[in-house]
Amino acid sequence: MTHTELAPAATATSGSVRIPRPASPYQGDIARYWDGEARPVNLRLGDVDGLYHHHYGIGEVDHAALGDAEDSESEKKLIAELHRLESAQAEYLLGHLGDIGGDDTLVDAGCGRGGSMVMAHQRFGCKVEGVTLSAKQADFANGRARELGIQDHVRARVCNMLSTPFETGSAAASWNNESSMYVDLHDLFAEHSRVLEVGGRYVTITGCWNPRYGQPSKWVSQINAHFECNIHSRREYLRAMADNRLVPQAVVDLTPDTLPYWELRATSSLVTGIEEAFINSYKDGSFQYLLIAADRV
Ligand SMILES: C[S@@+](CC[C@H](N)C(=O)[O-])C[C@H]1O[C@@H](n2cnc3c(N)ncnc32)[C@H](O)[C@@H]1O
Ligand SMILES: CC(C)=CCC/C(C)=C/COP(=O)(O)OP(=O)(O)O
Ligand SMILES: [Mg+2]
Repeated sequence: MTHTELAPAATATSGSVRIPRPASPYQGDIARYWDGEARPVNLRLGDVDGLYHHHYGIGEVDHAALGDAEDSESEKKLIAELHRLESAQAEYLLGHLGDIGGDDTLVDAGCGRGGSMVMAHQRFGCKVEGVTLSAKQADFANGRARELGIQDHVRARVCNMLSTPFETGSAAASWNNESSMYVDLHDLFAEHSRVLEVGGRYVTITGCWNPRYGQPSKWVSQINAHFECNIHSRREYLRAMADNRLVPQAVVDLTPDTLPYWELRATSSLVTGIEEAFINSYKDGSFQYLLIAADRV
């Protein structure tokens, strides 16, 4: 099936969202991937409190919150703990957005099912605009916003993050939470730089390969194949930011903070098979989990 056959018109509709034609065959693949995604490790964690994430966790495991082998609630407790660590990751990202007021607008580039957007609105009271390639995800995120009565403030749309409809200089802050490995970084940061006001803040949490290791390891290649993504190097992030008026204000290596999440997840019934690649690549130094917060100058 060709790209054109997939999306014959410039736009189509699904639920509440308009679907523009994918900008490339690859973006069509990614849209299909996320439209079809329904892994229990994501849905059952989201069911804990209605915040649905597609990113990983950070922080120490609270062993007291976990049940022992005889505890009939142990699986439920483990799921709640993994979810707590994923929400802690999003809070950590939001904590780097700076001083955000209720009148500000934030942009979530690659917003998934919208968990981070809801958290951002709850924290700052501001508007949050999200974009995803997946109509299913955008519908889901908008459905959650309606259920929470915050649809005037939190909105997801189907849109390419490299070419957004947002006005130049209109966002006080923007972010990518584990979504920058699907795009060219120069194109991505050019668009964030355009949308951000001067003095605005850009934040990413991402997995990147470590130039000190040499080249992407077999584990990194396995992660790329698993998710159909293209993990960039740390060097590429910093270079592409520098080329687009984004000046790093904080670079935090979160690798030691995410390992407990992975080691706990590897013991759960919700494993997906990718746990070993994350654990091994973090341990052999070929892969790093980074937060980069940058000022738009
Ligand atoms: C791993 S999920 C992360 C979702 C969300 N940031 C979170 O933390 O839950 C990756 C997201 O990136 C989005 N994405 C990938 N390439 C994109 C593009 N070119 N434009 C918009 N969204 C994109 C996918 O649709 C998906 O929602
Ligand atoms: C850090 C890196 C390289 C991330 C790649 C992007 C990605 C797929 C993130 C998690 O999504 P998910 O929550 O849907 O994945 P899973 O089903 O494994 O929990
Ligand atoms: Mg997940």
